[in-house]
Amino acid sequence: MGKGRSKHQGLPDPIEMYHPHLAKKRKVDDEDEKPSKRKRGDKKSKAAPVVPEKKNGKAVKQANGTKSKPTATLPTKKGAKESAPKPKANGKKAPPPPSDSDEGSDDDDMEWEDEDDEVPQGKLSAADFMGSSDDEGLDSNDEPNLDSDSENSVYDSGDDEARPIFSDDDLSGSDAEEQLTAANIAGLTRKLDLQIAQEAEEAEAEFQEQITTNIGTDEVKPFVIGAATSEEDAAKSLASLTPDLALLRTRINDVVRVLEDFSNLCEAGRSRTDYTDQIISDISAYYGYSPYLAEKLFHLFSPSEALSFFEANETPRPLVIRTNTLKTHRRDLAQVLINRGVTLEPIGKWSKVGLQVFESQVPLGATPEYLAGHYILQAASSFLPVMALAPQENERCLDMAAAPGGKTTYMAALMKNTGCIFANDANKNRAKGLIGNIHRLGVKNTIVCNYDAREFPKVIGGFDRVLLDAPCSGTGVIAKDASVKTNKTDKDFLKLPHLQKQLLLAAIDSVDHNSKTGGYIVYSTCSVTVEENEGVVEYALKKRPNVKLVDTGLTFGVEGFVSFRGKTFNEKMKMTRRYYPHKYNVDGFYVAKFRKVGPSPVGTTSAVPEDVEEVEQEIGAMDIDEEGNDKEKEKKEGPGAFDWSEDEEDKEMMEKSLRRYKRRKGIDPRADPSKAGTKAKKEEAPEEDKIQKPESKKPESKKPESKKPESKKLDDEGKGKEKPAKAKGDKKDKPAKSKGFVRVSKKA
Ligand SMILES: C[S@@+](CC[C@H](N)C(=O)[O-])C[C@H]1O[C@@H](n2cnc3c(N)ncnc32)[C@H](O)[C@@H]1O
Repeated sequence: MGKGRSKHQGLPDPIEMYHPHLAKKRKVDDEDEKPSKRKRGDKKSKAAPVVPEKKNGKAVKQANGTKSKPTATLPTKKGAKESAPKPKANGKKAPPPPSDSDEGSDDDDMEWEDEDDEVPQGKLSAADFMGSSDDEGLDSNDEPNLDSDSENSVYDSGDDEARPIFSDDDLSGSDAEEQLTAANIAGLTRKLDLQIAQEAEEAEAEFQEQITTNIGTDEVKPFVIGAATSEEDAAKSLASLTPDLALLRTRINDVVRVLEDFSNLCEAGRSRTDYTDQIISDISAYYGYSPYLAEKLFHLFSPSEALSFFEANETPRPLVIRTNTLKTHRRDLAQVLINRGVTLEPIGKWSKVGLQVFESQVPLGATPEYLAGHYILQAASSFLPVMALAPQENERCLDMAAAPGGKTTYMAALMKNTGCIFANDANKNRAKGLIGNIHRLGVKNTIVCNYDAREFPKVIGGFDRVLLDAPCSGTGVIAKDASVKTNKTDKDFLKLPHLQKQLLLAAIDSVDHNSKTGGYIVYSTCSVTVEENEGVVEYALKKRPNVKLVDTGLTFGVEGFVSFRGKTFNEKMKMTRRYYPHKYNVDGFYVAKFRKVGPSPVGTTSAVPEDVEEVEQEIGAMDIDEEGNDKEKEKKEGPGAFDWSEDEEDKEMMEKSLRRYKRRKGIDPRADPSKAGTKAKKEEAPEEDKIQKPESKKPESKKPESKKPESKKLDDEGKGKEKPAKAKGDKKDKPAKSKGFVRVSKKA
């Protein structure tokens, strides 16, 4: 979507593409805060602002950022210097990004349409200012690996047919809107002149740089593999410890060229693997990734696209706020914020509630409007899962992993505070933040609970829609949390998918397939790895043939993988959507939408009843050697086999976990499985058989008689008058833990 950004920025910038002058202006600001090249573990990488405020009312930094580049040319490896093409002066230029799609946006004009035309409750009043101040900073943006929030409900996912999410209705053309736009333009034009001059200078510098290198001259074969380096030289180079960033960058560019035109450009006797190993090692050194993660991420893309991806992770994504339509309209909010010195724009036609902030004279996390809950700071990609879920008014929905509540509160806004949302999070502290946001944003249809979500639907089931925004490795939000570059290991990519699979099964089992309006499950992560996305979805499709993938309704996004490194997935996987920072200038994200078409297998009242920690212990106990290879798997598939948690492996882990769980509960694990912990056995029965059983036998919870808010069924202590812990149809089931619900708001 969107047009390409200026080549100096190196990345497409779809969100602000609607007004090229704004994008250009932003570039000028970027120059002011251009960071030096980040290296592995560099704290600078954490600089992405959550609330980009400065103290004492100083200007807020721009949300979108800076292009990092090597800061120093250090002593180079002698041999490598000889073998590599003449290095660029500072190696700062990224390769041109792949052109981005125009999906989902028309760039003509700003769209100031609000999500709905109803007058929201509550204009700003004294009471509005009483929002909990500890809400600030609880938005997902400040949570490493975690994202927040949501999007609007123009899309009705009541049927599988994809409808446009984004309305075509456009500008009203009112004077007020024109003034609004004019106010922004005035604020931006000043810097445009500066930028033009600066760009001219940069163009000249770039030209000079080009003519001193052979980059772009296809006739010259890059000589990039360090064979010419003698062992002695190599030792000397190692001793110097500090890599020559310019050299690395040059070699990365050269290897990309070779890999993309291998037959013409490869050196004699060098294999593709030699080049691939070289570039992964260089990327790891240059951008500061562990070699393990650099390799994992590199293989998701073509070489040049991979480079764009790594480069995009060096710059923060745009700062976006979501209008809380429970309290205000986007147009009104924009006007108020502009009056306060905020320069902003609608994020595009694909959302009627998002505003991209370019700069601000006030701290956005402490304005009266913020405190009154008129908006929430929320990454644009976090809108997407809620858009895909498209919760309807009066439905009963579950947000399984909800803290700090960006998506929950968006769901509530789409549902216009009707129906009921169960917002669950296993982490009590984070659940407090969730409650804070719910209060601040005036959400009144939500019940907060604190369970391990794998206990659903044993806690309660029969939902019209379930959102599982799963805990994940955060490989999509590296720009926000650079620690991901080095702190994720092979074990993380075993245990996280394992947890995600369990959670997804629980999500599916918690949905009422007979829902008149819904029957949908949305699975999302802020990770781009295949194990955490397509791998998890594939597992769920196999384990639960009573669900099918459906169109997300999202009009942009890259199709999910139907095959990856020798593994083939369900062909419907292309209906799932991937989002990348280099392509859409949003956090990396993944969204899959399922429709439940039949009851879940008998006995599936919880996916696996053990604690997260136990899963980690289980996985820790797996037969993994020091290099992280699963020895059993290697025996079967040979060394280096792609690492998939296959069904057998999962089953074994689940059974082990179940045995531990039973022991902990004082149940003999060898006792009659029909009395306790029947799941492991039942999982072994053919799924088809199980779903054919008459519905009377299945333990799916009954749908509530009417779609009354569930809160009515809870007493003031949050205990269910009608036990919320009842599993579908299983009257013996009790809440697995005494954590219970927290009633955070009474129905108005
Ligand atoms: C990606 S974050 C959720 C962000 C949230 N959806 C939002 O938009 O603000 C993942 C959440 O999952 C929670 N979590 C991790 N394991 C869980 C489990 N087993 N059950 C429920 N929640 C869990 C974490 O505490 C974390 O808050």
